[in-house]
Amino acid sequence: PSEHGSLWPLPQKVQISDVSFKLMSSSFRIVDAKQSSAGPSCSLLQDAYRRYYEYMFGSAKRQQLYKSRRTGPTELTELQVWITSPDSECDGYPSVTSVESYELSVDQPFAVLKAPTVWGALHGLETFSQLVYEDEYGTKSINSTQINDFPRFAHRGILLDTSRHFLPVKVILANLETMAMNKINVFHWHIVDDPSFPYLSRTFPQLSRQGAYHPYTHVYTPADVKMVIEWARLRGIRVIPEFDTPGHTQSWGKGQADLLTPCYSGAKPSGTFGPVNPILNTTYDFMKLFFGEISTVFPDAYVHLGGDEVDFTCWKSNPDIQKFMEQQGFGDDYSKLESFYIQKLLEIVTATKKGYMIWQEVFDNGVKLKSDTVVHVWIGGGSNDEMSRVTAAGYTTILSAPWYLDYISYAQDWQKYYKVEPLNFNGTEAQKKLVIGGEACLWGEYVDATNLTPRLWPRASAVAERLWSAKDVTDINDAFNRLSMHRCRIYILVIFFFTFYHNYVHCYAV
Ligand SMILES: CC(=O)N[C@H]1NC[C@H](CO)[C@H](O)[C@@H]1O
Repeated sequence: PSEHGSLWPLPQKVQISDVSFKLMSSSFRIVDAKQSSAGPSCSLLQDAYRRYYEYMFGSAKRQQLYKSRRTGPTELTELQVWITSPDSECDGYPSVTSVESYELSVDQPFAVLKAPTVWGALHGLETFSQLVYEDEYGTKSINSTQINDFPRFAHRGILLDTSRHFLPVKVILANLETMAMNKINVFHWHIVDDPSFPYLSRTFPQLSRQGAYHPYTHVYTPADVKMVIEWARLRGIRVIPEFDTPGHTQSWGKGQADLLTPCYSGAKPSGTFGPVNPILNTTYDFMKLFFGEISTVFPDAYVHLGGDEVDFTCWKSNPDIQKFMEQQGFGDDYSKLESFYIQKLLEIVTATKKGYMIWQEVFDNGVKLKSDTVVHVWIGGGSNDEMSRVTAAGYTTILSAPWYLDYISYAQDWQKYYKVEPLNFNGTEAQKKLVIGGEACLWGEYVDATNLTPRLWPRASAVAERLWSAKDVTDINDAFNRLSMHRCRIYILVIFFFTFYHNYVHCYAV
C-alpha cells in the first residue's frame, strides 16, 4: 500500500512512521486542549468529536461492555484539539476566506491537533480518522505521524440539481457527510430550474404549490433548508443557493403570473412561455421581494444567479419586446436585452448585501459586473481559453467545465477528472491567483436518489484531491491505491445512511 496510507485528499506535508499505537475504544478520548480558544461550549466541535469517535469505533453503545483497563505500553489514549486563534469561529459560518489549515502530531502520550479555527480542526479530525486502521485481530491502530496541511484552493464544491429530479433531504445530508470526508467545502444547491420549483418561499408560497412536482412531498420547507444549512455548517461546508434566471425558469411561471415572457406565433400568443419577461416593472418588483427573502434564508455571503443558456426565440416573437428593443436602441441584438435584465438583477441582489456568482455567458455577453463577481466557467471540456479571458478581465473564477459528472462513460473515468490541472491556461501569476477553485457538477436530468451515490462517488473524490492537494500530486498509481481504500470508507458510511434511513431510497415516477 502507498506510504501515504489511505489518506484522501493527500495532505500538503505528511510523514507516517512505522511505529504503531493501539487505540482502545473504551479508553480513547478526543478532548479540548487546555489552551484551546474553543472549549466544551463549542457545539460544533463536540458534535464532531462524537461523529469521529463513531466513525472510528462504530456506534458508541457497543463499547460500554468493557471496563476501562490500565493503559497498555503502546496505547494512544487521547487526541487533544487546540484552536489557536482567539476567535475560533465556532458559532460562525465558513466562507471563501476561512482559514482551513491544521497541524496533526500523532505520538505518545497523546496526539495533538492544532488549528487556527474550527474549520481546520474539522479537516484534522477527518485526517486523523483516516489514519486509523484495523489489524487482523480487529484491533484499531494508528502510526506515529506528523502532518502539516492546508488546501491549495479555497472553493472546492459540488453542485447538486434538485429540480430535474427531487432529492429527499436525507440524500442531501448523506452527501454533505461524504463531501466532508473529502474536505469539500461548498454545496452549490441548484435548487430550482425548468421542470420543478421545490423551494418553499414564505413570500411566494404559490411558487412551489404550483411549481413543485408535488406541493407537500417534493418541497424544501424553511425547516428543511435550515437543517441542510446547519448540517453543512457543522461540517465546514458553505451552502450557496442558485436561483437561475432569466432562462431555466419554466417552473417559476406556474406560480407567478406575468413573470415569464408569453411567446407568440404570428400575431397571437402561442400559449407557451420563455425566459423571465425583462420589460415589465412587475418583474423587478417580484425579484426584489424574492431575493430579499433569499438573502435572509441563506447566510452565505454569495448567491448564484445563473444566467446560463438564455434562448432568445421567445423574446424575438413577442411584439411588446420588439417595441422595447427599438425604444432602447438595441437593434436586434438580444444579448443586450439579456444584459439589461441581468444588470438590474445584479443591482437588486447587491442591495441585499450579497455577492454573486454567475455562469460564464453573463461575462461572455459583456454584462457590466461588480469587481468581486465570481464567474463560473462551464462550457467546453477544457475551456482554457475562457479561463484566460475571464481572469484577464480581472474576475474571480471557478472551474467546472472538465468536471461534469452527469456525463457518464465506461471504466475508471475518475482518472480523467484527476488529471485536470485548473491553472493550465495562458496567463500571468496575477491571473492564476484569481482562480479560487472549482466544482464538480452532477446535473439531475438522469440522476435521482436511486443512482446519485454511485454516480457521484468516488468520481467526485478525484476533483476533491485536485482542488485540495499540491499541484505536483499527480501520481495516478499512488492515487489509485489510496482511492481504492478511501472508497470503502465512503461506502461504509453512506451505507450507514442507507440502512438507517431505509425509506430514503425514494423512487419517483418522474
Ligand atoms: C450551467 C449549465 O450547465 N447549464 C445546463 N447545461 C447542461 C447541464 C447538463 O449537463 C444542465 O442541463 C444545466 O442546466
